[in-house]
Amino acid sequence: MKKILIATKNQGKAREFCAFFNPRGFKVLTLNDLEQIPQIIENGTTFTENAMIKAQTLTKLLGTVTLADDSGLMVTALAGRPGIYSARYAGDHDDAANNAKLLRELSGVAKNERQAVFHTSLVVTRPQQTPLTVVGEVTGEILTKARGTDGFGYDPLFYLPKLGKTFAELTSVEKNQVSHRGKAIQQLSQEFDGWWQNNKE
Ligand SMILES: O=P(O)(O)OP(=O)(O)OP(=O)(O)OC[C@H]1O[C@@H](n2cnc3c(O)ncnc32)[C@H](O)[C@@H]1O
Ligand SMILES: [Mg+2]
Repeated sequence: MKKILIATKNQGKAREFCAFFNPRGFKVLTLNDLEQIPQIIENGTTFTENAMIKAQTLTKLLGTVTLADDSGLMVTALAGRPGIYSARYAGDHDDAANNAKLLRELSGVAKNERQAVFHTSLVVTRPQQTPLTVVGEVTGEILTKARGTDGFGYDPLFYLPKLGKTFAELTSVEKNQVSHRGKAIQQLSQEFDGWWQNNKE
């Protein structure tokens, strides 16, 4: 069976990729399935650079087909922060602490100035092949209080005015239809099969 390693420890992300790769006959593995997880220094300056570093490091080290996702939230009133530092915004990789810090930093900011963009860069690598890169973005607003219990990360604070809901109030299917990652995956679905067949091995 074909296998793809999703270069993540984040189960929320991994779930969103299974729906894409399982129907294509891929077994999906994540970093949680490896006995030893290599340390990868994500020292790029953009989401795409960081995703490229993660995917290429693992393909070189393990010879696996690998997909890396680097995502984050860019808040206009915070000059684009937390951006590429979204996972460690509050110091540790802790969703509750990150959300609390976001609310603190935006306290007193008016509703019409709470715009934010969620970004995802995906890079897929395979030995001896040019990497495939796709991106996706969605614009929304940061609420003043969390709403909803589904999803992960910043989902309870990220509100979509056109749906009247936060990402955490959507089912995973609904979220995939409108989210940054969902849009990147739609782009991937246009490019992946051709890229896969083009392998020179
Ligand atoms: O192992 P990796 O893949 O690096 O997982 P991560 O959780 O560290 O992920 P990122 O480096 O891409 O950091 C993104 C941050 O943004 C959050 N995030 C990413 N996608 C999200 C989504 O769809 N909804 C809510 N929060 C999201 C996530 O929880 C992190 O805090
Ligand atoms: Mg990370």
